[in-house]
Amino acid sequence: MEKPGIVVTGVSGRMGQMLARIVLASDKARLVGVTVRPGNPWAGRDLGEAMGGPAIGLTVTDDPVQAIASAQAVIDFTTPDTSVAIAELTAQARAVHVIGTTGFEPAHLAKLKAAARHAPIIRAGNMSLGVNLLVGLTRRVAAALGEDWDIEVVEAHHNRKVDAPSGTALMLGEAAANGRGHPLEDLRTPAREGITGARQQGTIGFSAIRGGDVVGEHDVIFAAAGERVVLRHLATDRAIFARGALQAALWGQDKGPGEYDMADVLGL
Ligand SMILES: NC(=O)C1=CN([C@@H]2O[C@H](COP(=O)(O)OP(=O)(O)OC[C@H]3O[C@@H](n4cnc5c(N)ncnc54)[C@H](OP(=O)(O)O)[C@@H]3O)[C@@H](O)[C@H]2O)C=CC1
Ligand SMILES: O=C(O)C1=N[C@H](C(=O)O)C[C@H](O)C1
Repeated sequence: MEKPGIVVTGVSGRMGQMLARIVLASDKARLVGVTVRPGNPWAGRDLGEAMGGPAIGLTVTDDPVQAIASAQAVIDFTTPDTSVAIAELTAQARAVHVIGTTGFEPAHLAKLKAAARHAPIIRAGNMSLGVNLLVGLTRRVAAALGEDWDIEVVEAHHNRKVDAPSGTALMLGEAAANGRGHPLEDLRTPAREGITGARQQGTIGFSAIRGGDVVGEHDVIFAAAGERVVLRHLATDRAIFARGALQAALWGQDKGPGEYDMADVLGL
């Protein structure tokens, strides 16, 4: 069977470049297209040269329609608006859409749900094995500990990150809330500033640190009188996200339309 052809969107970005390298190095997939935002200086250039190496014979395009038409999967770590637009194209092409983008609003998510009626969408705020294992652990610990254990999610990222809390923090918060038998919206407390009053028991708080080149760090803190349990994931290399995304693209090849996540891909 021919190796699936993969398109990477937003290839000039931090994750776009990492994804291109991981797909090019894979013996299970072919990199058949790479896109950038219209107006990006990489458009029309050879990908290898744009990334600072020798030419590889693949031209960067700002035309996602043409790139996606012949692809079996699209790996997309861009922006919420871009991912929604790409989902309409993958739905038409019946291609697997792997979405790592974070920062979606409910209106975006409704559009992704509609697109998933036509082709598989695999979306996760974090595609690493470690974080997806931590999600399960968080659910179990939250279920085991009573409401006298306060739950706080603390995350740190590089100074270019545009959304907060991170997608990963929201996955972990959702898992903690689910462990306590609630959706996250029921328990999430707004960001604190000023005279907030004392902490309301049973709520889940989020704190975000932004600085330097931190790839991604997440703590789920369970704090009670006299003791704390801290579950931690430290990412030091973006390759962990790119490898997970490629695994998802390959896993999705024989799946029908619908919405999936990394727990489905990893069998967790
Ligand atoms: N799920 C996961 O495991 C992970 C998720 N992420 C998420 O992935 C996203 C990207 O992160 P990161 O790579 O650090 O961000 P970057 O800003 O480095 O990359 C985003 C890229 O998307 C491009 N882009 C914007 N609009 C379009 C468009 N219309 N068509 C094509 N490309 C477009 C940008 O181009 P330009 O610069 O020209 O605007 C940029 O190159 C974020 O939401 C982040 O949170 C990150 C790591 C892991
Ligand atoms: O923007 C990033 O860099 C990252 N984003 C994801 C998130 O929002 O959780 C995943 C990872 O932490 C890196």
